[in-house]
Amino acid sequence: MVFSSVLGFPRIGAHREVKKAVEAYWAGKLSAADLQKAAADVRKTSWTSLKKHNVDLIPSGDFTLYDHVLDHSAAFNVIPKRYVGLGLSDLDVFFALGRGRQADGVDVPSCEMKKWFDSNYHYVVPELSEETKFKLLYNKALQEYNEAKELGITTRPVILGPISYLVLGKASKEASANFEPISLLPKILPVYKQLLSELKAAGVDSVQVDEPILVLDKASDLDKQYATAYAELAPVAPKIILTTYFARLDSNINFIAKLPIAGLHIDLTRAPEQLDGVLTAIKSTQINLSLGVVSGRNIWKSDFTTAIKQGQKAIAALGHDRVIIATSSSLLHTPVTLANEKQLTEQQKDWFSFALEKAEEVATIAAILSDSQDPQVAAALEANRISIAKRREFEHTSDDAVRKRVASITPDMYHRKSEFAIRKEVQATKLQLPKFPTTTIGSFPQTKEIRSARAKHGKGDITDAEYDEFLKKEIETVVRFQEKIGLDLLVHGEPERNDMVQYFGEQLNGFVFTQNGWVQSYGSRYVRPPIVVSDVSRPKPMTVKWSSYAQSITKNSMKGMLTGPVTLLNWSFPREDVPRKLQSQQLALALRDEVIDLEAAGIAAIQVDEPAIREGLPLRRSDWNEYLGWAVDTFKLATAGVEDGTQTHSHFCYSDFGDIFTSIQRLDADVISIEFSKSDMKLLHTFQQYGYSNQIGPGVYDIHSPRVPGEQEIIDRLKATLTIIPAHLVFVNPDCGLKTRGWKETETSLANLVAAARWARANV
Ligand code: MET
Ligand SMILES: [Zn+2]
Repeated sequence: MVFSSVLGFPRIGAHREVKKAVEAYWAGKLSAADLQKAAADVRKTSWTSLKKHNVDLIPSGDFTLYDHVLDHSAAFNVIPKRYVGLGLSDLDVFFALGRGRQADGVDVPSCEMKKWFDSNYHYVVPELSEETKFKLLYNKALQEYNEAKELGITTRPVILGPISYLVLGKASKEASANFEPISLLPKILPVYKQLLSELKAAGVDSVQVDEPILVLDKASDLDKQYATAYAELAPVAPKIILTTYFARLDSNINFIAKLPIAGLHIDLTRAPEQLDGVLTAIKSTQINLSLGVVSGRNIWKSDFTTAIKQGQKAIAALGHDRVIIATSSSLLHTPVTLANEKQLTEQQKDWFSFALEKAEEVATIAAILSDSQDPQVAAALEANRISIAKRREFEHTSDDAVRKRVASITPDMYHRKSEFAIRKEVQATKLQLPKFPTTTIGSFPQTKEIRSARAKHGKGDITDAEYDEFLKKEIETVVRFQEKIGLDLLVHGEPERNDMVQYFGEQLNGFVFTQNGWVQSYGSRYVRPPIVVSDVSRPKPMTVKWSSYAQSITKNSMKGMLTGPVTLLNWSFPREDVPRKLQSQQLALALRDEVIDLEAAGIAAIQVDEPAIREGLPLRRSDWNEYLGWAVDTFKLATAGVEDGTQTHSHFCYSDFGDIFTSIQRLDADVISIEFSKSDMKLLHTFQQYGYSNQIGPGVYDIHSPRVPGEQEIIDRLKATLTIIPAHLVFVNPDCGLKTRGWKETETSLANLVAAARWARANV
């Protein structure tokens, strides 16, 4: 019998219940007990619906109120000193780690967040040092396992494995210079042993231990650590199912196959080619194989034929009882259910599968492979065949004009007319910015009023003209505010944008939108990624009206604001029938027209945000060049069409720049702004070492928290920056847009930022 399994489920609730509860708790409007109750309700709904869909192995312990890596840190006592002794409850310490806290005399910034592999999910980075004293403060996996059990549902607990946990962490400030987090393995293993043996004692049959770093190149040096760790854990643990996802194991399978594990999970949607090698490697072992055949990362209905073929191949090698059919990864990267989509056409609905539908898919595929005689299963197989055939037919229709335009891109379209040094002079005359120009990243607070006006406009409660008037007023407020506090290069504030990707997707041909397709990005921030379904083009200008209005009411230079092609693609659900490169080129051509239109409308600075460029990097280094090649090229294609006097900006946040320095230089933006407030000076040293030559604004404070940075704090940051980056290249700006912030903190923070820049002008 082939079992079905889901590796993890969205933890936000079908109607964003968790966001609502968490934010109400933060606002003091919901008690801790009621927050936990809301969370338990969401878990209950997830478990019961997975069970209803006949999933055999249902996950527990994967739920979180903020981030699952943070859950491990909090439970393992990995709590940096600055959060200890503040008189906060455990729950408030947990949230303080995730989002900082500034209230009642407590003032702590949040911990660093990083992208979870190549996804748009962010995890809170564990801070580790020789001083770290691991201790199991509570056993979350066990608690949730018991909670499900009381509901009559047997689950498989999910935990993040010890080696991935350590490798995803970073050395804290207290750590000595050559400290490596992995050196803590002997110290963390007792905690894992305790956790796992408690699960075993509670009657847990198998436990899902996620070791996603096994798909990274660096895991190949960790074979000994894996051998030691799992040899210690296996004897005291329930059956261990070691889970890997997002890429291929390559040669790491050689040491994995020798581990004392009961099962191994591999991702066959991202790396179908690894199946043969893995089968050969584990054939003569006892290891069961969990096949990730249903994508946890995209929303297209699975093609059962492919999945069945893969399943049959595995069964032929291992036998029915050693094969599990699973989602490729946790489904946290997909929306909860298609059932709440009322605006998609029937044709569109038939193309997609969200988390719940995917759960049904794994159950059906497993049933087919178990030779089920159930007529419903046969009907589901036939229905899938028909749906897939229809989608293939649709995919064959292409927009010839768009395809032709891509085919006729010429090399000169990738290059600015002159080199940076020349452009810098022309722009200095044109923009007249002072030394240490101050600017922001684009968005200003998305207030309740803005959101409610947008909602009203969406429902037709206010007319287009009324909404336009409202937005103009907002823009005016933001412009006047910036003038008042003395910012130099202004922005219009992006009040018209629901989201930096959705806004563009809605105006481009080729995208489809959901009503409830929310996916967690970090903490209580969820996004609703658009879906690319066909060739992309721009029917008409998208932002020119707003930017030129903003420019018309001020003497300062206005910076136009666009989302770059790579980010539009990486933060959407892409097509799977054509390469990402082609989709990115189509987006770039659409944006190129927009950039040129903005320039023609008198906008002298244009920022094309690419915060997601790093996260699209393939996980295996051997695949990097191909991606970086087209990613950089398409950014240039979007931006290089302007005259020398137009200053192009780009913005990156959450980037591990280490990997992409040369590519950042190759983008040849006149100015880049980077997330830097939470990383250390090493980052800037590296920019310098790589000889970064264009202008740069290292974010001087962290906007992801409501905390207000003091003027002196910003001056210190600037001073440190100036020991590394030449003064004439430095811009002063926050580290990202202000849309998630309130006006109060924005006002004080930006005033401090301007004061710091003035200090620098006078003293440097
Ligand atoms: C995640 S990057 C955000 C950039 C965008 N221009 C903003 O200010 O919101
Ligand atoms: Zn940003």
